[in-house]
This record gives sequence, C-alpha cells and structure tokens, in this order.
Amino acid sequence: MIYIGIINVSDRASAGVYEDIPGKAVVSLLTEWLTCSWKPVYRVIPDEQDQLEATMIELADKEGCCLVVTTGGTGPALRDVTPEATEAVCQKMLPGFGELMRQESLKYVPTAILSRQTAGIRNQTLLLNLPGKPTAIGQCLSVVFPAIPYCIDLIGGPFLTTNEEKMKIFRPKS
Ligand SMILES: Nc1ncnc2c1ncn2[C@@H]1O[C@H](COP(=O)(O)OP(=O)(O)OP(=O)(O)O)[C@@H](O)[C@H]1O
Ligand SMILES: Nc1nc2c(c(=O)[nH]1)N[C@H]1C(S)=C(S)[C@@H](COP(=O)(O)O)O[C@H]1N2
Repeated sequence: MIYIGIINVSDRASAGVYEDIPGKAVVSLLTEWLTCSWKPVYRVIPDEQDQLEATMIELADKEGCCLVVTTGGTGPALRDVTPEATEAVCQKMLPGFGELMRQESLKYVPTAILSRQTAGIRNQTLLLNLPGKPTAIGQCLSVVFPAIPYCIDLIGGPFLTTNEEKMKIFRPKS
C-alpha cells in the first residue's frame, strides 16, 4: 500500500476554531488524480516546530509515507515555522518546488512572495509545503505534481500512477 501524509499546520484548525479545509483539499485532489491505491495518513497540529518535526519524522519513518504534504505556517509571522521544521528533518532540499509554486501563486495574489514554502527529501520521503489558504492548495499542488512521481522514483519510493486526463505527469525516458 502507498501511504501519503497530510499535515495541516494551523493553531486555529488544531484548536477546532475552523474546519480543516486545506488538508481536506489535498486529499480530494490526490483522490481525483491518483489511480494507484493509496491511503492518507492525516494529522492536524498547531504551529509548534518540535511537534511538526516529530510528526513529519513519524509519517516518514514510522508510517512509511512516500510523500508528506503540509499546509500552512509558511509565511513571515512569528509562529510560521513550517519551512524551518522541513529543513531540519530533510537531508536534501529541493528549492525548485517553492520557486515554481510562488511563480504560479503570483498569477493570483501579489502576497505570493510572502510564502517561504519549500520541499525536501528525508530518506525515501518527499516533504512538500503548501500555504494554508484553501484556494492556494490546488493552485500550488497542481503545478508541481507533474514532477512528484518521478521524484519519488528517484528516491526509491513506490510507483505512483495518475489519470492522465486529470493530472498529466512526466517521467523522462531512460
Ligand atoms: N478552514 C479555513 N477556512 C477559512 N480560511 C482558512 C482556513 N484555513 C486557513 N484559512 C486561511 O488561510 C490563512 C492561512 O492559513 P494558516 O492555517 O496557515 O493560517 P494561520 O494564520 O497561520 O492560522 P493559525 O494562526 O491558526 O495558525 C489563514 O489566515 C486563513 O485566512
Ligand atoms: N496561491 C496562493 N499562494 C499564497 C497565498 C494565496 O492566497 N494563494 N497567500 C499568500 C500569503 S498572504 C501568505 S502570508 C503566505 C503564507 O501563508 P501560510 O502562512 O498560510 O503558509 O502564502 C502566500 N501564498
């Protein structure tokens, strides 16, 4: 079975002040795109760096997720620490993900540059940050997803397949 982690990092969502819309949006997009069987491993936690690092490590090392997507906590506010936590648990960073997502988000909001969203590799897991705004989820995930299955191939993870009409991915011919 393929496991994919989703972590909504938000003080308010974790306190039940508002519904976890961003995390649910990630699950719904992956359900629409992926044709391989997969299961979400789902967490909603506050913007606490230690807790976030522990959760990312748990989903990667213990739950065996090949991909862990976080939502929220990427901005400049004092409590936004998702990129720091991501960098702390990764051996390798992939700055191209953040660059492309910010470029895409700029088509919608000039505040796109406030997101420090990034991605990186921890062993056989790809960690990816998305901003917490519900509308940002599809805008950001759809632009980087075409490269994700091949990235997971390269780190020795499972073979992800998609419905090409909904999400066209790219694997270079070897
Ligand atoms: N479920 C939701 N419903 C409506 N807006 C949301 C929801 N989740 C996030 N947002 C919006 O997206 C923004 C960013 O989300 P995020 O959870 O990272 O915010 P935040 O300001 O860091 O929240 P918190 O202070 O609770 O951690 C929020 O300021 C809020 O406007
Ligand atoms: N596509 C998209 N990207 C976006 C936004 C958005 O509304 N749409 N909001 C921006 C804003 S206002 C902030 S502060 C940062 C960080 O958001 P986060 O702290 O919720 O991760 O993401 C930015 N990126």
